[in-house]
Amino acid sequence: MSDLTLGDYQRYGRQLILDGFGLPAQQKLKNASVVVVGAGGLGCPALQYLAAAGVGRLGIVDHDVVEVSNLQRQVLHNENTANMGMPKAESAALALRKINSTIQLDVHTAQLEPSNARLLLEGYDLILDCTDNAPTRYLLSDVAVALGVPLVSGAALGFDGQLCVYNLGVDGPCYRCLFPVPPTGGAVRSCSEAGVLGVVTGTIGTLQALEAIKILAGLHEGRPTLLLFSALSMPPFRSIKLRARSKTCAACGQDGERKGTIEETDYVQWCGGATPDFEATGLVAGDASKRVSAMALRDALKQDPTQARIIDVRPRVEYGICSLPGSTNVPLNELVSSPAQHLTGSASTLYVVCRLGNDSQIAADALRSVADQSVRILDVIGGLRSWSKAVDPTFPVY
Ligand SMILES: Nc1ncnc2c1ncn2[C@@H]1O[C@H](COP(=O)(O)OP(=O)(O)OP(=O)(O)O)[C@@H](O)[C@H]1O
Repeated sequence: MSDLTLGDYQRYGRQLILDGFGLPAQQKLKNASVVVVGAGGLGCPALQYLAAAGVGRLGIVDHDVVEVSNLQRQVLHNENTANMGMPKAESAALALRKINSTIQLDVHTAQLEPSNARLLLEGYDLILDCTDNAPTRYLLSDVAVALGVPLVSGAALGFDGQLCVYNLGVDGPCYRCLFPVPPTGGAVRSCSEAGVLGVVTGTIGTLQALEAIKILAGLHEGRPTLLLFSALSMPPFRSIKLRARSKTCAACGQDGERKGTIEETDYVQWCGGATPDFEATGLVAGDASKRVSAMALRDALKQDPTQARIIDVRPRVEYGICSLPGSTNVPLNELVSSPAQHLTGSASTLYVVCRLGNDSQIAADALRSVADQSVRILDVIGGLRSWSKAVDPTFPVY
């Protein structure tokens, strides 16, 4: 017996008449619950379609607030919520209520951590991983295994994306079956470092919603597959058939050896620690003799610009967006492959900058390894982001 209202028939009519979907699938969606972790580039389109399709209960988990730089791809947020610095979970809920006021929304402005993960995620039929970092991916996978629910996982960076449903059915692999150990530090870049096209996150997030709807409506074929998307290729999709659950997987394998409970696991440390986020405080992290604040660079340039040479190690495309006057662009990979070649000039101090202050440390170390005592090599803490905050507010932030 259907509990669809007259309004539901009208609202969902275009999918109700689909052969193979019909009333039974709509009824399943209405009774279903999905929790979406991350209301960013992937989460926004996913939530939008899940709400529009009539999934009865949607949980939204995100600890972050909306910023203007999110609007290029995080399509549920808007200029008002960005200017207010509204929590993303609330901003997303605000938009979703306008799309579909008949569904239940659970808003959680919280960071998913080992201590709260079970509490936040249990009771839902399915989890969507719309986050952007390895510790949360492993945590989500472990919790999905523990709760016995499918995990629809998406990822997007640059022009590329990935989609996979983990823990599906009785023997679907989990994230750890595919990636038993996390990638090492330098191999992982975020959207804020590497950039991303909004349509790419839109495509993957939409596909996450599609997979979720198929699973909930009983239309999923159940074959574990990793889908790879490359926006600059035609056709842009490739798929890889995955093996069933690994027997030796530490999380889901029958012979696997789990070390400690989820609550006891330090996922951040296991994934190589958090990326330092140096701000424009002038505080020196690490070896003070090797690093300077943006303000110190400004003072040095004022004092004697002939004694300060600036090497900017950002990619050429970023250098083309904005740069410090008098700086030279040597992208990090070029500099690291032949550092001696870039130790030219008569300045006594060489300042190395990048966007956020991470790549410049690698570049400065490479230069020091081949330099003699006549030149001091310093990297600028917080990079050009700090320059913009602490020295020149008219310098573009991107
Ligand atoms: N452990 C977590 N708990 C809750 N939300 C998380 C967690 N990890 C990541 N997220 C959220 O996942 C979303 C990822 O989306 P996305 O990368 O598009 O956004 P962003 O972090 O704002 O982007 P940018 O890198 O440009 O600042 C973010 O909103 C982030 O706050």
